[in-house]
Amino acid sequence: MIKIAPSILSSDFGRLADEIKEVEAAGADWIHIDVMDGRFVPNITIGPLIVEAVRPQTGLPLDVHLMIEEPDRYIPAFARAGADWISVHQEACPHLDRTIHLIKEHGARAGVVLNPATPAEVLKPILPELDLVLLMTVNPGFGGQAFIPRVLKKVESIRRLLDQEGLSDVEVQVDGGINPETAKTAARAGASVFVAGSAVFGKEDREKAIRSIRSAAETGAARRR
Ligand SMILES: O=C(CO)[C@H](O)[C@H](O)COP(=O)(O)O
Ligand SMILES: [Fe+2]
Repeated sequence: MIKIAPSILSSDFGRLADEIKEVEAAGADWIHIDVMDGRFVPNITIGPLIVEAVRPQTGLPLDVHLMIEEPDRYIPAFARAGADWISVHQEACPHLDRTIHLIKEHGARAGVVLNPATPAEVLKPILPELDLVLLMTVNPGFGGQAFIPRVLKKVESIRRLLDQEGLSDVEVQVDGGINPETAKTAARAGASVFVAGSAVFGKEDREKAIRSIRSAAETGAARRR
């Protein structure tokens, strides 16, 4: 099943609650929240206080993408704030197995993120523990960047590894530069969750924006071999 997760990074933070309600009414499946610390990535965004403030504004799952060093220090706070999904970068986790268990112990579903230059194979030993794999299709840190087509091969590899291990229910998420065109190619490669910041919040008609991404992704998924 295709899921569309608008990223609030591209929303108007002065009207955050209204922006979230608008994309919920427009058909979003999840709300994607980009947490940046100015160390792992060169930008600073959101902390647990904002997640806590967002929680009562929507019934949709909150999908928290941690682009931070030492995520173990903050996972409990994000889970308490209401995160349903918490994803950490493999590149920031020397003890990834421990970090994944920490997320689950705090009642959230666990995801691991790979930067564009990190190979799929690093996740092989931990795949059975995961609920989601997020493949960055831009270098993390900013919205509005161009999709890196080279990552499509990695989407295919991860989907193949999951299918081989009987883990077809694990979500494969793509994030960065997603629009109807790139969503179609990513779905064809095996992606199931599509994060879109500027392609949703940058448009006047959010319902049309979400519908276009979803229908393109469905077309791509139908062509999967
Ligand atoms: O994780 C991210 C950036 O690091 C964002 O989720 C992503 O960039 C969304 O923005 P856009 O769809 O405009 O590329
Ligand atoms: Fe993100």
